[in-house]
Amino acid sequence: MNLAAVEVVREPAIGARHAPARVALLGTGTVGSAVLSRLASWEATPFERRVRLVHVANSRHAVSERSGLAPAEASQRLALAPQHGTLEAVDAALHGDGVRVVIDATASEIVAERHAHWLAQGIHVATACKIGQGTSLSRWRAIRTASALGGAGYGDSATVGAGLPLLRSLRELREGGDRIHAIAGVLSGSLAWLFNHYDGMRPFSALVRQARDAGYTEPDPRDDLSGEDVRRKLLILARTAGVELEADDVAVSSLVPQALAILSKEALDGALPALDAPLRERFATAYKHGEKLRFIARLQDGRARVGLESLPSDHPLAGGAGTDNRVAIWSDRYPDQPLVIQGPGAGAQVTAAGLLDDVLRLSAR
Ligand SMILES: NC(=O)C1=CN([C@@H]2O[C@H](COP(=O)(O)OP(=O)(O)OC[C@H]3O[C@@H](n4cnc5c(N)ncnc54)[C@H](OP(=O)(O)O)[C@@H]3O)[C@@H](O)[C@H]2O)C=CC1
Ligand SMILES: N[C@@H](CC=O)C(=O)O
Repeated sequence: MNLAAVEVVREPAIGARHAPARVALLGTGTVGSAVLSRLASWEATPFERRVRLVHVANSRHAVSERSGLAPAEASQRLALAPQHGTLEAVDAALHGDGVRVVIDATASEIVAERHAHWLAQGIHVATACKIGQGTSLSRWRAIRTASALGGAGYGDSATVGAGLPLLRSLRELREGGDRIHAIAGVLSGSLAWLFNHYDGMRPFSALVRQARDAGYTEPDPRDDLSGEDVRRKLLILARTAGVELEADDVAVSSLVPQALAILSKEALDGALPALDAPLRERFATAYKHGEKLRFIARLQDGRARVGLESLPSDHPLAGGAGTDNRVAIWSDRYPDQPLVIQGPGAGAQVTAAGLLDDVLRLSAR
């Protein structure tokens, strides 16, 4: 094979036929840092020419550079930046023509509230944050309306399954005329990891700390343990499947005792052992029956619920390992044997890859 000829053919396919998309990254925590690392790893590859990072911000600082920021240096530049970040600064950094993308790697309500504004200006949004599409139905609709108005796309692959082809598959099924009957599965990577590792011996609270330190949990792990993160994901899946539920339509069974729910985030760590006794008891009951604990989301006949279930060991939703999400979809096309999608559902690397896949897709529109 003539490798030189292959290079010549390949280059334009992923190279920059157009000006690079100008990108603003919000959030430099677990996921945002992995986005920067992945962008840095594109140096001297054709992908580099597809994206120009022009703005980076966290909740404390912001830095903008119209000619582009080197991803490998962005964190250092940010730490030294005197400028306090504002969302107006994002608009200013992206002002002008060409393809523009905001990457939301925060868990911020005020950033999510701004998604519709950017879309209406023709700025694409790629988000890991579920607050935009997974909370009130009015905000979900506002995002859709703004996207149509501004002709801008909304990249949400990282919001459910951390980049697994879940939302994409649902959309493709529906575009092909399929109707979704039901969805059931494990939607939380951190809860999957916790119940794949919990054996009733080590305190559950110690595993929660480990999952948090590995970057699997939300910034506040109670958002996972309470089922709120799974509620948001189920709402996004349901709405994508054509079932426009309100947040309250999902029955949520929380694992967080009241004593833990009322604490500040700062006081949480020391109080985590409050989780241990109730979970040890639930584990013991499941174990006695030869069953496994799994945190399951279900949607059927317009009814939705999320909570801990004790499943037979050979139940299809009891499988998987690590942070695996495992989602079964029943539809006209798959009425008996569901379509099952499984894979890692949390973690900085997969989430950053999902976000940047969306950025590339959006910028090629
Ligand atoms: N961790 C995972 O496996 C996955 C996470 N996600 C989602 O990714 C998002 C980020 O998660 P993660 O990285 O773990 O969270 P982190 O807490 O590690 O990082 C959040 C970042 O957002 C920044 N931030 C907060 N408010 C603002 C603001 N107004 N403007 C700019 N930046 C802001 C924070 O700033 P500062 O540094 O100053 O605090 C921080 O850098 C969440 O929405 C989460 O649900 C989705 C899929 C998987
Ligand atoms: N905290 C979330 C991260 C991905 O969305 C999870 O545990 O799944």
